[in-house]
Parts: sequence; structure tokens; C-alpha cells
Amino acid sequence: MIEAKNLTKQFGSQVVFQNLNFKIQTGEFLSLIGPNGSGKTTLVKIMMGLEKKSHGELIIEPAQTIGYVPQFRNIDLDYPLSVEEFVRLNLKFTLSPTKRQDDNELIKEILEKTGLTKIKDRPLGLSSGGEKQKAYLAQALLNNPKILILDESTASLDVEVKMQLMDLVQELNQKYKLTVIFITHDYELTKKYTKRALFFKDKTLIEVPVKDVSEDMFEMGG
Ligand SMILES: Nc1ncnc2c1ncn2[C@@H]1O[C@H](COP(=O)(O)OP(=O)(O)OP(=O)(O)O)[C@@H](O)[C@H]1O
Repeated sequence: MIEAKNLTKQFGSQVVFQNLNFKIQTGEFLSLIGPNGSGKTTLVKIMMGLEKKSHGELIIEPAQTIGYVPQFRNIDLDYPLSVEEFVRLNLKFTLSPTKRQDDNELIKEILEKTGLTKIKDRPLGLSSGGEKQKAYLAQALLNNPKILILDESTASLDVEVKMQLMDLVQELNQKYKLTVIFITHDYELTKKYTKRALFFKDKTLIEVPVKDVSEDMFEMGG
């Protein structure tokens, strides 16, 4: 479980958000929504220990490791690594043959889980947008996370490809009780895949059941 108590973040005199109070239960699939600049990325950075909170508390059990899938960015056609080599980048280098054997097993399992086994030897640069994004997802799964954060990971993918990626994430959520936090500006995906939204409004965070999520919550700006 993740719990925030009066969590506040300021950059200098600029208050990004104040007095956030929320709980995220293990195995939940929820969206984190709100206008540009409302604090979504800042909040997940605090969760990942990359940014410091200003006041309040954020409690995450130590065993709840976090995997992070970034926004889709295209990769050059001549990028030199294969899909499998790219996924391996997140493994720690080891000289131990036993550890290497375990790593090989792990990579095999992750490629299988993410549906990348068939194309593992293909140059990543020549893979489709959806396949590239699955490779980022596979990297995020390497450390056996209990919480997966998707940071606008479906933005700029075709609708069908977005759905395929989200179907895969949903399967992982259900099979492994993975907690999924989906940062998004996509109304349709929020409605289809998540049960609940945390909505940034007026520098605070409101908990909204998915049936009450409306399109105007996704309007850009502030
Ligand atoms: N390191 C920083 N120093 C100063 N201000 C920052 C820093 N990081 C973020 N901010 C500011 O904090 C606010 C929240 O930014 P954040 O990136 O968390 O918003 P967001 O909701 O993720 O936006 P978007 O939907 O556009 O990605 C913005 O006003 C941003 O300019």
C-alpha cells in the first residue's frame, strides 16, 4: 500500500500541491490525471525517491519496489541493439557465472511475459512503436516490481497499439497483483482500464471513481 498524509511539494515559493491525502491499495489499477503542470510527474518522482517532499508523509512499504515506463520516444532506425540487448541494459553487470545464468532465465521469462520472444533478435530501431514500448515495459519489469508507473507511456502510439499495450499491463496487473499507476491525458483509456482516478485540481488531489471521470478533467492548461 502507498499512503500520503498531508503531502506537500514546493519548488522555492511555488506550491505545486499541498496536503495530499490518499491511499493506493496493493493490486489497484488507477489513473493519475490532471492538467499540464499540475504535479503528476512530481508526485511519482517523490514516490521513486528522485525528488524530495517539502512537508507531510509518503509511506511506501520497503518491499514495494517500483518499475517505471517512460513516455514513448522514437528510437533511430540504426540504433545498434536488438530488442533483447536493449532489455538487458537494465541488468546489473556481473562476473558471476551463476548470476549470469539466473539473469538469462529472468530475461527469457520477461520477454515471454511481454510477448517479445519472437522478435528478441530484431534490431530495436526496426521494431514498431508498440514493440519498442513493450521493450521499455520489459526493462521496467526486470527488478520484479510490485508497483508499475506508466508515465504517459501510451501517448503518441496508434489507438490499436495503445490498447494492446494496456491489455498487456492489465494482464500483469491481474495475474501478479501488480499495482499500476497510469499517468495519462487519455480519457478513453482511463475509462476502459482503470477503476479509479486520482485527479489533481486546485493544487490538491481528489479521488474519483472511474464512472465519475469526465472529459473536462483532461483539458490541458490549468
Ligand atoms: N525541478 C523543478 N524545479 C522547479 N519547478 C519544477 C521542477 N520540476 C517541476 N517543476 C514545476 O512543477 C509543476 C508541476 O510539474 P509536473 O511536471 O509535475 O506536472 P505534470 O502534471 O506532470 O505536467 P504534464 O501533464 O505537463 O506532464 C510545474 O509548474 C513545473 O514547472
